[in-house]
Amino acid sequence: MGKIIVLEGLDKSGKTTQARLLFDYLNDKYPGQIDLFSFPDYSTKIGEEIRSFLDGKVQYNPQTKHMLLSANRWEKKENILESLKSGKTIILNRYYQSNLVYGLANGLDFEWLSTLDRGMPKEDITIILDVSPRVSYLRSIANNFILDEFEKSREFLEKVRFNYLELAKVCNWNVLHSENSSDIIFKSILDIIGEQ
Ligand SMILES: Nc1ncnc2c1ncn2[C@@H]1O[C@H](COP(=O)(O)OP(=O)(O)OP(=O)(O)O)[C@@H](O)[C@H]1O
Ligand SMILES: Cc1cn([C@H]2C[C@H](O)[C@@H](COP(=O)(O)O)O2)c(=O)[nH]c1=O
Repeated sequence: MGKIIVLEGLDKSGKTTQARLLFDYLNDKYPGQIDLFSFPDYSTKIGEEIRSFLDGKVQYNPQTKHMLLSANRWEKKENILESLKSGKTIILNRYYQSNLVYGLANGLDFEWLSTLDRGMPKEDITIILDVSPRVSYLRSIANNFILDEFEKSREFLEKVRFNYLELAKVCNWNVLHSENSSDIIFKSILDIIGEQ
């Protein structure tokens, strides 16, 4: 394989669930040939800072927030390149696409946001797991999740969803209706990546 597959979508759209299912499926089929990265990566210093502002513990302006979110990818660039060099397929649970759609919803400029990730490895396939903000919210409360700064406002999530759907039209992103069961969504993902 040797591809970069990006799973994107609103908070609680099922990215982590599907990334895990996909990792297990592909790793069974191609043992040791698959890597999974999730962004934000909260394990680094920059990741800890991101966690702090998402939890409302520190305040930054939108530019600083989105630069930190991008820097958190840059610090993983060598790891991603290493995987690619060894011919592995990489699954990314969020990537620069999140910064575009959330950044736009935070009032930032598209070109400015795009520049932040210019030079990072390019993806082969992007799949947007599309759910409504209502479903995102219902899944959060059903699981007693604490809503972070970007999840608190339904109006904000409406903007983010709009941005995903609009950019999908011009950026060749696949949009998958993702309010079905996990099994159905997973089968559609396998179809999109040609692994059925
Ligand atoms: N298809 C589905 N139907 C119903 N519930 C789901 C589905 N997929 C995932 N969930 C549930 O929704 C919650 C969020 O799922 P998950 O962590 O996979 O989403 P996410 O997009 O990675 O979220 P976040 O962006 O907040 O990290 C979990 O409790 C999960 O079990
Ligand atoms: C990678 C990335 C993320 N975001 C936003 C999207 C979410 O609201 C949070 C991360 O929360 P999660 O529950 O860990 O998915 O951050 C962003 O705006 N820009 C990015 O690059």
